[in-house]
Amino acid sequence: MTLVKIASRLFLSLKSPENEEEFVDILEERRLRSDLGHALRTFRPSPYKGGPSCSAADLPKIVLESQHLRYVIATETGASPEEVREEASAILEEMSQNLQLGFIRLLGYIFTKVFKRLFTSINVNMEGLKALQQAIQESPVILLPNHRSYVDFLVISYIMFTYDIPVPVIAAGIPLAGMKIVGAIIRRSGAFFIRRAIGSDKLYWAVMSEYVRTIIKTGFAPLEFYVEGLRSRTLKSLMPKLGMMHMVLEPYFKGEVYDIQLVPISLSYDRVLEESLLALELLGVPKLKESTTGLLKASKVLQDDYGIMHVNFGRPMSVRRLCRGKINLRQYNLIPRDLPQKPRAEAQACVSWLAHLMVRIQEEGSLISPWSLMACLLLQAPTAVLTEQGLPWHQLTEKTIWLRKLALDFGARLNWPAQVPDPDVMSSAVALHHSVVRREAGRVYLVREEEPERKRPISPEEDVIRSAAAVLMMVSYRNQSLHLFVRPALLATAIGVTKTAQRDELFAFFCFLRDVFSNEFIFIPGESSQDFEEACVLLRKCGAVHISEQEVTASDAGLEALSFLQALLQPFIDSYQVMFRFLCEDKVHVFAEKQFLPAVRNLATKLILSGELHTYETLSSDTQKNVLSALRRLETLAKLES
Ligand SMILES: CCCCCCCCCCCCCCCC(=O)SCCNC(=O)CCNC(=O)[C@H](O)C(C)(C)COP(=O)(O)OP(=O)(O)OC[C@H]1O[C@@H](n2cnc3c(N)ncnc32)[C@H](O)[C@@H]1OP(=O)(O)O
Ligand SMILES: O=C(CO)COP(=O)(O)O
Repeated sequence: MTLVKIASRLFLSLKSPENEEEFVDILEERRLRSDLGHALRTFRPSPYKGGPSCSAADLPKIVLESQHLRYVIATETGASPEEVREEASAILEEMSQNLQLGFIRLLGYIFTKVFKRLFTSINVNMEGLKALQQAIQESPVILLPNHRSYVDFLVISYIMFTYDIPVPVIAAGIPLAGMKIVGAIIRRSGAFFIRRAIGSDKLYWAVMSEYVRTIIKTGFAPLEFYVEGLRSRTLKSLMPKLGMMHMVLEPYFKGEVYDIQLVPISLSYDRVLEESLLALELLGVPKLKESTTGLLKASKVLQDDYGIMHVNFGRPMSVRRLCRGKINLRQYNLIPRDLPQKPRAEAQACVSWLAHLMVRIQEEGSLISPWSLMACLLLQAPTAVLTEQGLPWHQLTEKTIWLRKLALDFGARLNWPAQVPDPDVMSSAVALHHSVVRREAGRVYLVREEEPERKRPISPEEDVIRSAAAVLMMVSYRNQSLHLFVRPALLATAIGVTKTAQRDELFAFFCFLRDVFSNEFIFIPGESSQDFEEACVLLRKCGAVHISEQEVTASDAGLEALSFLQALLQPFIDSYQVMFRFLCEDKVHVFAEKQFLPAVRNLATKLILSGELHTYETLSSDTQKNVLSALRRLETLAKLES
């Protein structure tokens, strides 16, 4: 793609405040009218083909009688067909949803109360919602939200119910089914339960894919699933999982439906309910098992304020159009539709491309808060904010205003209220995040959790982990805007490290970094040139570089932007280097992942205590796992079967 094309693509996607889509606060009306009236409202959605051709109870029967499952049952070895059929039937019983409007109304009533308590507003883009309403009448629709909180799926169903749109069925991890009473309620609210790792269980793949296929073919309801596979503990997008994505596309690949519409949804939180739990999990504290008692205990979160939430419904995207030229559908005619097939390489590549594209669109649709920009800057002064020194408030606010301009130059969708004076916007961001920072005597400090009374003094190692918990919470808010800066940051780093202006040399180094960090940030496979061009255009737009046919030269006026961007990537570079050093120095040849994580954590703690390492992100299990995945992808490490 040429520079001109990239520039016009970016220009088109940059939205000025005037043509920014209108968001409507769906809680406003709820604060004025009766909650019960909302729950009992007439619900008249316009579904696909005028209504589903079967009930929730029919679905498992249709699946069990399908040619596909009959074939799998007949050919499964090691047990009699009756036994296999019984097993398939048990899987379906465990999996099936039983969507009922009465339960949606019940939850609608409860969540109106909960949401009004938690959030100042829940802002939804009405144009996106209208487009969804239309798409649902025309094709099977797949909803693809990003996953940051347990609130995600509640709020989406709530919006659909409020706006008379058919309520979705949702793929949920099986542990949720085990919650007393709650499991049964969410099953009746549209959740169908899937195992988190299926591996090579052929019968399970067959039952699950046939169940999903039947929902799509019969137009039972829109189908929602979380392509990232779990809540991102870092608030950064996760590499998409491909199993479910392949299943939902298969009816189109096999010609069973004319088209399917994919709807990426971006949920952006000012403040995430689970913020401290997620940070602790990253430091190795085990996740609390999903349970009803746990849920009740967590009700203390209701006492706090979580600011504004934005839900951006992306425009429905036709799979038919997206896949044109990407996959040869004739191949599917050569094999009977009902024979089970492991996805072929071409299909896998197409599914992977689409899944990455959806995550990128989720990123582009998300709104960046002033607090996220402030977190980027606070983390670039870790020593000041972690010690009594603190960061001067005026320095933070001046730099944040500068960063807002850079973010807007890069096309950010900012959630920065125009009608409120800038200092007030930043002050209220700090007040909202009282669990992370405190402003005192004109300076800003990181808040470390109060230590419970203890008999012995805290050890230096424990103190590092305490600081790390606070830093990782702040890191997650910085991460909400990383997708905006990452491409120019890779180029800024390439310029800083190589000290060359030669475009081809910079491109080679850019690709190297992009490759190493492909598990850390979302890059669409095969689009490294587009990413490089985008980085060039953005750096030129903010005046950081001059660009000619052969050269990319840093400009004096752009040093501030280049050094900010380089500093943004530095914690990742430092963390990866510590782990590479661990693997090389210790001559570790074979190790278990379970040993690797604590061993790296120990090394990083020592380095932090000795002053050699300044980034607490090295302690995060997410970064550690990403390094292992990257090294496996680059074939530097291999996973041995245990
Ligand atoms: C008004 C108010 C209303 C309120 C109303 C409330 C509503 C209340 C609802 C609650 C709702 C909760 C919602 C929670 C939200 C979550 O719980 S999110 C967590 C659950 N969801 C997901 O995980 C979805 C995304 N995950 C996936 O797509 C994963 O791929 C799967 C399907 C789980 C499988 O994972 P996996 O076993 O790790 O498999 P994966 O790595 O994809 O592939 C493994 C192998 O199988 C192969 N394979 C792939 N496809 C196939 C195939 N079809 N056949 C055979 N082999 C295959 C792969 O090629 C791969 O082979 P290798 O490459 O290893 O050789
Ligand atoms: O995704 C889930 C339900 O939202 C549960 O899984 P995690 O707790 O791993 O995010």
